[in-house]
Amino acid sequence: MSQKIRIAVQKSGRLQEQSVKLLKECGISFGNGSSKLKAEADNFPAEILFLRDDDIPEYIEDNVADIGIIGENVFLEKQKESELVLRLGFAKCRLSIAVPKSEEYQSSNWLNGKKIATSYPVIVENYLSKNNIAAEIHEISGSVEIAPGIGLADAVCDIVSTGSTLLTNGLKEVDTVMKSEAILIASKSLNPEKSALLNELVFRVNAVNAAKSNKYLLLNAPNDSIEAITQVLPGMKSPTVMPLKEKGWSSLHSVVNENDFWSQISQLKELGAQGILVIPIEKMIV
Ligand SMILES: Nc1ncnc2c1ncn2[C@@H]1O[C@H](COP(=O)(O)OP(=O)(O)OP(=O)(O)O)[C@@H](O)[C@H]1O
Ligand SMILES: O=P(O)(O)OC[C@H]1O[C@H](OP(=O)(O)OP(=O)(O)O)[C@H](O)[C@@H]1O
Ligand SMILES: [Mg+2]
Repeated sequence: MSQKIRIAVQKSGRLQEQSVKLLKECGISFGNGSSKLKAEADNFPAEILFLRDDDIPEYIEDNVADIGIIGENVFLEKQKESELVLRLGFAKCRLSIAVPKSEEYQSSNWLNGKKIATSYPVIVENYLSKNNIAAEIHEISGSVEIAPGIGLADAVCDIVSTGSTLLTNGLKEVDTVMKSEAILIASKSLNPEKSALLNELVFRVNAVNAAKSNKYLLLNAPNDSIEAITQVLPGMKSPTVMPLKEKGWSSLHSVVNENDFWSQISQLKELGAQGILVIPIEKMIV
């Protein structure tokens, strides 16, 4: 019987929706794990396991799951046998030190002799030893930002995204310990069949993510601008140029990166481009 790759995703929480969405965009179809903790994919040799994110590194080390999607922060904290295969670009956040707003914090030396509440003791320990700071770590599993306000700790190290949780708890962010995003991790001991399935999945994720960061662009341009426009829009190889019915004009098709998009559009307009259409790409294989 051919093997199935076991993919662990978070059962509920910040990573759940986008992890499931990504797998589905990769053409893997399965039922969501609202009550069931395991789902079989209909059209890919895979089983999806819905787990607590903190447990996923251990399940992979123990070969209960083959691959999984977790935050880079959890990957670093757990120090389990597994490898980082791919950064996925969602659940972007940072792990930061925060102290009460009223404190005069000048440098990390402020933390000397203080008590830091966190759910990430291993990462904080590394941060303290790197900065030569002797501080006490108080591990708590949630609602970390409340700790200084109730006299449990002097500072916290927790996840920050918009900063609104810190603000509402009277804290200010003073140092970034690490940046994090969702990552795909895998067991270091996959057999050849499962390795091939992982490679196929990585190929699909890359196609999905490349498509998200690029747009398909169509425009009309006078023929004497085509050379200059090609310099602005190199495309995947070079732009497609097709004659319009109107003499002296062509239609150009190309792919542009989301990051370069707005600056390229203004250059294209200066070069005489008209009727510019920008269309999302569903999958992109480079
Ligand atoms: N505010 C945020 N913005 C962006 N990413 C976040 C945010 N909060 C958490 N994350 C990322 O999502 C991951 C999961 O966060 P979540 O709060 O769902 O975890 P949890 O409470 O530990 O869930 P579980 O019940 O599965 O253990 C975090 O480890 C982090 O990588
Ligand atoms: O900077 P912000 O945008 O405010 O985000 C940071 C908060 O988000 C996460 O908690 P979450 O909202 O997932 O709730 P939780 O405490 O139940 O994990 C994290 O633990 C922080 O508390
Ligand atoms: Mg958790």
